Amino acid sequence: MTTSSTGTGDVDPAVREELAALRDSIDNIDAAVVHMLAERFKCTQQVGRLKAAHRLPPADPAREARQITRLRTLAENAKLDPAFAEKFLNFIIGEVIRHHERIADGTTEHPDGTPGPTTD
Ligand SMILES: C=C(O[C@@H]1C=C(C(=O)O)C=C[C@H]1O)C(=O)O
Repeated sequence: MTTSSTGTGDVDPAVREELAALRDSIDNIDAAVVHMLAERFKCTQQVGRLKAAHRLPPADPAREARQITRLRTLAENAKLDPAFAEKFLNFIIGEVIRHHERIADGTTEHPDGTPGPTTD
């Protein structure tokens, strides 16, 4: 059998330790990302309810354009690919708009994706 790229059984213990330490940090960062996204979605759900109550459209392309410009600059300064940052933001915004459309038409999903109005 060739050396597997998925296991670390036959790797130098020092390398294995370094890999484990890096993966601990990756796990912490992923947890932070999940918590930050959860907070962001809490805010955007409130925005969705506010928009629906005042008959405002789910999407605001002018606001999105400003956010993309801002995020691309932040990404460049942080040495993150701005095209990736833009794609990531658009992915999130797409999901938010979908939520807003569902809030507006009264078919809000539960957080687990099952259909039906939520009580919160
Ligand atoms: C959250 C809003 O609704 C939409 C979602 C956005 C977002 O996720 O940042 C931005 C603009 C809107 O298209 C908003 O209008 O602020």
